[in-house]
Amino acid sequence: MPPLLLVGCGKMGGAMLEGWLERGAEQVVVVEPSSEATAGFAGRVTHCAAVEQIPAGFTPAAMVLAIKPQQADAALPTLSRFAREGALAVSIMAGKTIAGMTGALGGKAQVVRAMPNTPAAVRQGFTCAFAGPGVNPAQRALADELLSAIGETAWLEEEGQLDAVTAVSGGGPAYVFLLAELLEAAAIEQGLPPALARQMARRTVAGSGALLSASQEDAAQLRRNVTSPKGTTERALNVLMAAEAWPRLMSQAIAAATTRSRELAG
Ligand SMILES: NC(=O)C1=CN([C@@H]2O[C@H](COP(=O)(O)OP(=O)(O)OC[C@H]3O[C@@H](n4cnc5c(N)ncnc54)[C@H](OP(=O)(O)O)[C@@H]3O)[C@@H](O)[C@H]2O)C=CC1
Ligand SMILES: O=C(O)[C@@H]1CCC=N1
Repeated sequence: MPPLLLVGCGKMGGAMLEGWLERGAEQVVVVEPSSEATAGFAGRVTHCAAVEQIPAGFTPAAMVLAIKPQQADAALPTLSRFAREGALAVSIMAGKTIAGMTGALGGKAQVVRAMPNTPAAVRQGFTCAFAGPGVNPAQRALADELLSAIGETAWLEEEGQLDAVTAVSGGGPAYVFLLAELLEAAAIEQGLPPALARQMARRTVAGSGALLSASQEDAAQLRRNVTSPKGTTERALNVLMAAEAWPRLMSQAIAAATTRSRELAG
C-alpha cells in the first residue's frame, strides 16, 4: 500500500487502520489528538496530535477523513496541502458532501465519499462508496483497496444514495445490537437468569447473522423456517409484524436517520 494519512483514529478510523496494517500498509501517518486512541498502534504508525506535526515532505497517496462531521469545518482547511493534484481524499463522514469537502480542502481534491459500518472491526464491514468528479481509475482502485480491507464494498451511481445508506447499513449494527439488548431484557422478564439471558441473546443474534451470511435464502424464508404453523414464534411475530409495530417503526426510524444525514451536509 502507498503512504497514507489517516485523520481521526476513533472507532471507525481505528478499525480501518487495523485492516490496512493487516494488508501490509507500512507508511501511515495518523493525526489524532488523543494518544489513548492510537496507543494500540504504537510502533506501527507515525502518530501526530495535530496536523502541524505531520513530518515535512510527507506526501500521502490518499488521506482518509474519519473525524466527526461536526469537526470537518475546522479540520479540512488545515489539510489543503495534502489535497494536491493526483492525491485522493476518502471521507467516511456522515452527511458531508463531496462538493462541500472539495471546497473546504481548497478545490484541488479528488474525493471518494464512503459509508462503512462497525463490523469493520472484525473485517466484516459493509461499505458503500461514491467517486466524485475527477477521481481516476487508479484512485478508485486505491479507495476500493482501502475500503475492502475492512469487509465488502459496493460502489454507488449517485452520491445522494449515501444518506439512505448511512441510515441503513451505517447505523444498522446499532439496531441489531438494540435487538440483542431487548431480547436479553425480555428473557430476564420471563424469569431466566441474567447470565443465561445475555448469553442466549448474543448467541441468537450472532448465530442468525452467520446463518444469513452463509445462506442463499431470503431473510423472509429464513424467518419462515423458524415459524411453525400455530406454534410459539407465530404468536410473537403476530405482535412484531403488526402494521403499526416493526414495519412502521423501522420505516420511520430509517426515514429519520436519512433526514439527519441530509442535515449534516450543511
Ligand atoms: N461509528 C460508526 O458506526 C460510523 C461512523 N462513521 C463516521 O465516521 C466518522 C468517525 O466516527 P467515529 O469513529 O464513530 O467517531 P470517534 O469520535 O470515535 O472518532 C473520531 C476521532 O477523531 C478525533 N478528532 C477530532 N478532531 C480531530 C482533528 N482535527 N484531527 C484529527 N482527529 C480529530 C476525535 O478526537 P476527540 O474525541 O478528542 O474529539 C476522535 O478520536 C464520523 O464522521 C461518522 O459519521 C461512518 C460509519 C459508521
Ligand atoms: O450515527 C452516526 O451519525 C454515524 C453514521 C453511521 C453510523 N454512525
